[in-house]
Amino acid sequence: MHSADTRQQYVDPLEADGRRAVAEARRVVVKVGSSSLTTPDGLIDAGRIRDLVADLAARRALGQEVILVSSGAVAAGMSPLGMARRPRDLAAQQAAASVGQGLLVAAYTAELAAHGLTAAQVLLTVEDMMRRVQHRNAQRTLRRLLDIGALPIVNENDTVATHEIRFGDNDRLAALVAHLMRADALVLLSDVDALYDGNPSEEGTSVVRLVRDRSDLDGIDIGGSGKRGVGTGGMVTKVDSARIATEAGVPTVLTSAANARAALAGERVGTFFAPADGRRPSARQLWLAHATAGRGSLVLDPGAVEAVVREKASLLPAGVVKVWGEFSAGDPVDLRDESGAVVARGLVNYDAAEVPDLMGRSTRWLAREMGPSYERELVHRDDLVVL
Ligand SMILES: Nc1ncnc2c1ncn2[C@@H]1O[C@H](COP(=O)(O)OP(=O)(O)O)[C@@H](O)[C@H]1O
Ligand SMILES: N[C@@H](CCC(=O)OP(=O)(O)O)C(=O)O
Repeated sequence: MHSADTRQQYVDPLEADGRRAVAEARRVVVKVGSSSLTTPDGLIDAGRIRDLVADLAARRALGQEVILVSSGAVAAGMSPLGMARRPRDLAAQQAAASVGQGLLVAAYTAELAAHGLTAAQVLLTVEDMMRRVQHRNAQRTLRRLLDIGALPIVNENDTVATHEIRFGDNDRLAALVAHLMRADALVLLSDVDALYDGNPSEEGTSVVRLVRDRSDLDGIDIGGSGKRGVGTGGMVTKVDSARIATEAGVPTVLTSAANARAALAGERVGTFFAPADGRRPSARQLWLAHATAGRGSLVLDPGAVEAVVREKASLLPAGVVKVWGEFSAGDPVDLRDESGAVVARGLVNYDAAEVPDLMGRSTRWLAREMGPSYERELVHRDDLVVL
């Protein structure tokens, strides 16, 4: 009896320390999904927003800085527009988002005001995470909002996002915001209380309490969005989000919105994802790996793959055998092996149109025949991330 009790109460020190870090965070990013914010008939769930805001206000009262990443614009716009289900085409989603975003922020503004807090809407795009200047701008604005005591409410800027270049879900955006703002913790709130080791609607699946690293996810059936069809990413993007955040050293908790208060207080609810040890990737590496899509591709010969992947070397023109896509110098491109698999992503130093003349040539030959400015790498190793 005694030993069973002891075993039940045993908490891995990694988790215990991590939970404490969440409770003591100076700055926390909280993400809430559409499925938690809307009623089954597609209206904003006022009670849920009231409860969530009360939970966030309680953290603010303890002196923590809070950034909320909230989905729900499309869902909130559906019913006023007479849409029975989430529209499939992008233009209709964008129309619903522009109707719903105002309603959503109005609801938060009113609830926060009741706690003496000011809401600040921040709409971001993938570009804001990808491009240096925008990245810095977003960071500066968010910092200033925190300094003046406002509570930023972030969402993807759905009305200007396009199919090729959008997150679609807010999970990964939340992780990038946590990294951008050097948050001490990320809390992902959904309609499910934890990550399960299989589809939670099926019998016999159980909660995964702790994810130490990627290997703890082996064999787990990580599925898409739940039954109501208002969420988009499902567990896949939440686990991605946790991976981005923990790679950046940010401890992450995944649980239901109903458990928000407990999760923020460091209680043992949901799934805890431990932050990775060691060298933190730079902001540039994280957004290259997770927030960018390649504008084109360079196909590498086996020697170049080896150099880039194993030796972390720069990519030289000599190792490139094929190029496709339309990109300009400075754009992100995918580096592929000859089977087509993406092995790395980097910022390219030449326009796509220039590459065919450079491929297969040594830098020495290029400098001699084409001028010294052609001696530079195709992709410099500082602008490159292995995937
Ligand atoms: N292994 C799993 N563990 C937990 N939930 C899972 C799993 N696989 C799929 N899901 C589904 O993911 C859903 C949450 O994702 P989603 O609907 O996109 O939520 P949100 O709107 O909060 O982002 C859950 O309702 C659940 O049905
Ligand atoms: N930006 C969109 C988010 C879409 C969405 O459903 O995201 P999520 O619920 O986080 O999977 C919105 O506000 O509707």
